[in-house]
Amino acid sequence: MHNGTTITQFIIEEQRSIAGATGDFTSLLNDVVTACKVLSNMVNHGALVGVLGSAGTENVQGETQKKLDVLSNEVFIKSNEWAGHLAAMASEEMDEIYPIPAQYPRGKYLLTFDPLDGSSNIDVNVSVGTIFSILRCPGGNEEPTERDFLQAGTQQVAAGYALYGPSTMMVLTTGNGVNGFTLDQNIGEFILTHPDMQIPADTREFAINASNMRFWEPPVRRYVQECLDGKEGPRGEDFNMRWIASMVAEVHRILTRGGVFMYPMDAKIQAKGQGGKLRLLYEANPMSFIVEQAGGGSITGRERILEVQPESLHQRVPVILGSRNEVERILGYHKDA
Ligand SMILES: O=P(O)(O)OC[C@H]1O[C@](O)(COP(=O)(O)O)[C@@H](O)[C@@H]1O
Ligand SMILES: [Mg+2]
Ligand SMILES: [Mg+2]
Repeated sequence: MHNGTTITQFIIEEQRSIAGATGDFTSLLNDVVTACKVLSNMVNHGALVGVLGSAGTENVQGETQKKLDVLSNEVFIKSNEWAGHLAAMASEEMDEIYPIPAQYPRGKYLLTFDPLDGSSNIDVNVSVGTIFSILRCPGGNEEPTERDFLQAGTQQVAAGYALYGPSTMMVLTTGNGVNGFTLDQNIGEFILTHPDMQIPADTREFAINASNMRFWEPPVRRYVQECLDGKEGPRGEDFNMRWIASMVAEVHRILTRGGVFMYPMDAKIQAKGQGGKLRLLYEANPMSFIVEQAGGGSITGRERILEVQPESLHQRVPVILGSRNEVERILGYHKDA
């Protein structure tokens, strides 16, 4: 598929190869793409359209919501509830699932999303994004329930993210490799610019919030210390460090040049009775599907994230993902420990 292909053409082409494809999936993805274009425009205009700052409300995670967390959630709901492809949606910003209202037809898919990822960076004009995942609704025509969403990541039909950075990009997988598209603001279309993205198996770059170091478990402390020891240490090579505090931007860097991203379990998170920092359905599962499709690895420290059986809508998990050989090394350190 040559560059210059629009994301719509790309999706349709892919669907043509699937026997029995009805076009529902293509049309659903196009509604998600439209929502991300609206958000790109909103984020780009920032203070000019009054979308910076706090909304003064709290979400189910106990976090203070930014105005853009709330607005982006509304944009996603409005763009996807009407077309008849979905049975229900679930969002990081909504306590309960959102069954498609009775005035609209219902469909066979479920959509989960983190409408605005990297919220702490909105007001300081650093890259943020949107993360989404598509599942089949197991309940058929029955009233959708929270239980319908509790599917392991291996069940995802598609996953993607939009990155609102110096340019707006969308990265997508339908289980057939990973492709990146750049928004051409002049024609308002995402164009294929990064076909078949592959994560290098090796890397000398790691990303972790080092301010949590004293709370880390021994395997993560060992791994990071060895990276910091560089040439003088057991790894015999120097490592570089990055931390953007927007998971979308970290994963995009890793898809582009390799690296390992860690938001591991730590004593501070444990003390709050949480299973991790990042959300399984809205962040960990879609990003793990993309990373694995690009040849990388994604674990909790102890197991493959895509095989974790979800128990609740807003469940959190430890996330360690990126260049395969480093992820396997970190898994080994956990086994040793
Ligand atoms: O503030 P910290 O500890 O650096 O955490 C940053 C992490 O939190 C997140 O911002 C959480 O996502 P949200 O912004 O969607 O809540 C991730 O994008 C990022 O990787
Ligand atoms: Mg997020
Ligand atoms: Mg968010």
